[in-house]
Amino acid sequence: MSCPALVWCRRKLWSKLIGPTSGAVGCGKKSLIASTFPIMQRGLFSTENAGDQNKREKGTVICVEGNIASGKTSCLDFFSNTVGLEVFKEPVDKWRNVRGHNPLGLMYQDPNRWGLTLQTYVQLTMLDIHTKPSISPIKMMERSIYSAKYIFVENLYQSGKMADVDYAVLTEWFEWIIKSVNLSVDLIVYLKTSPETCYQRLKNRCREEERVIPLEYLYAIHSLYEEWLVKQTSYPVPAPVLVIDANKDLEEMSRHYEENRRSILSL
Ligand SMILES: Nc1ncnc2c1ncn2[C@@H]1O[C@H](COP(=O)(O)OP(=O)(O)O)[C@@H](O)[C@H]1O
Ligand SMILES: O=c1ccn([C@H]2C[C@H](O)[C@@H](COP(=O)(O)O)O2)c(=O)[nH]1
Repeated sequence: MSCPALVWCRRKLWSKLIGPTSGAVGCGKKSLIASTFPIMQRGLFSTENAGDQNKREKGTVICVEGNIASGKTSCLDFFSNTVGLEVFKEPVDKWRNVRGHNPLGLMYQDPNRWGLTLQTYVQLTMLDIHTKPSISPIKMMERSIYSAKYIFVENLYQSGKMADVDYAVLTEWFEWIIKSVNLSVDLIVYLKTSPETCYQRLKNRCREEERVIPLEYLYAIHSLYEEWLVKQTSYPVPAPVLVIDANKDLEEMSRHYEENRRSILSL
């Protein structure tokens, strides 16, 4: 349900972000403005589809996906001061400290024992972010409940580090959540990097828990991402995918984000 105040607020933000609502926007795609506001009065026989309805009610949801240390947080930082856009970073701090416990660290030390613990908590915190109301027309999230399951849970399971019963319980939770809650996404921005690039960036970032990550782990995550988002042969893809070559240095990435702002923001 959209409350009138919220709709007014969105209109205001939109006009600040991209000018008057009658202007042409859209980059060849259906205009977000057109799909966000004028259809408010549509009746019973509306031709509005589920995607349009979602945008109208929840705004546009963009998930930035990619391997560990591929540059997702840096991408969110770049867009964070865009008017009309709110960023939601991955809650890694929570995964490192839940009531004094560090499930992320425990998982890297002993994935067989703690994989379920970490991924249960990741699933909960991602669900929280997906369902958090945003007053901005665009919500930009770092990863999603989908990659938590299709990449990280699958990797644990396929590499023999998660017991069948743990995998079954997580899968039951995941399937119940996605059929019961509206977690729709409008665009996935996939930052495609080589595992070697990520390995180098991960070493430079120096997150304590991740010291034990070998290059092979990044290869496994990379290939799951490629199968899911590029080849699209493994699991359902919840939204159109925009692939960005993210191997370039920070300066080049910023230039690319600036030049492709409209397509990245699904405008
Ligand atoms: N394009 C880039 N070139 C070089 N270093 C980068 C680039 N993007 C990010 N970094 C650095 O790599 C590390 C990981 O980046 P980050 O944005 O935290 O990745 P992620 O959120 O995907 O884990 C950080 O130290 C960051 O400053
Ligand atoms: O479902 C998940 C999501 C993330 N992780 C791990 C991978 C990294 O060590 C951290 C944070 O990821 P970044 O790519 O640096 O943002 O969390 C996981 O194990 N399971």
